[in-house]
Amino acid sequence: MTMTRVVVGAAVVRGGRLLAARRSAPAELAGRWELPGGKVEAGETPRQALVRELREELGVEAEPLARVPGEWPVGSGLVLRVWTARLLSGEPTALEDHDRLCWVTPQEAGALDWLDQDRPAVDHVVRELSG
Ligand SMILES: Nc1nc2c([nH]c(=O)n2[C@H]2C[C@H](O)[C@@H](COP(=O)(O)OP(=O)(O)OP(=O)(O)O)O2)c(=O)[nH]1
Repeated sequence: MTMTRVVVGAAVVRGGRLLAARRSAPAELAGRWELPGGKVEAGETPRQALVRELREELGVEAEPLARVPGEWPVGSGLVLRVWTARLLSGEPTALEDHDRLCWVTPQEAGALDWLDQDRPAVDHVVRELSG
């Protein structure tokens, strides 16, 4: 039986801007922008995974808000699901997996080199921010 594993991505929004993270590894993804997050571990809900990943990767406490409709294959049995999220405490710092973080306006978000599979979710969030 083939199991699909969920990767959670967080569209963290603050003051009308979206938090974008630039991957530092692996080599084939390094330099592209993504939503912070990672794989859901056994026994976790996706929302719990999202809270854990933001704590580990960015050093912040955050709260998932709404699921962005849809899911996107990421390859090798992984599927990306995205939630909007807000910061509860802390200032995001690139602790692992990323070498740059940026709070982008909707216009700037459109111009970033996102991982292809992130683009639909980013477009959705950008539309909400713009509207
Ligand atoms: N974190 C994250 N990963 C994404 C996004 N879009 C996307 O295609 N991916 C891919 C890249 C990776 O192949 C996979 C997630 O892997 P990861 O390395 O971030 O997961 P993880 O933090 O749980 O790391 P690990 O335990 O496997 O070391 O999903 C995204 O927006 N955020």
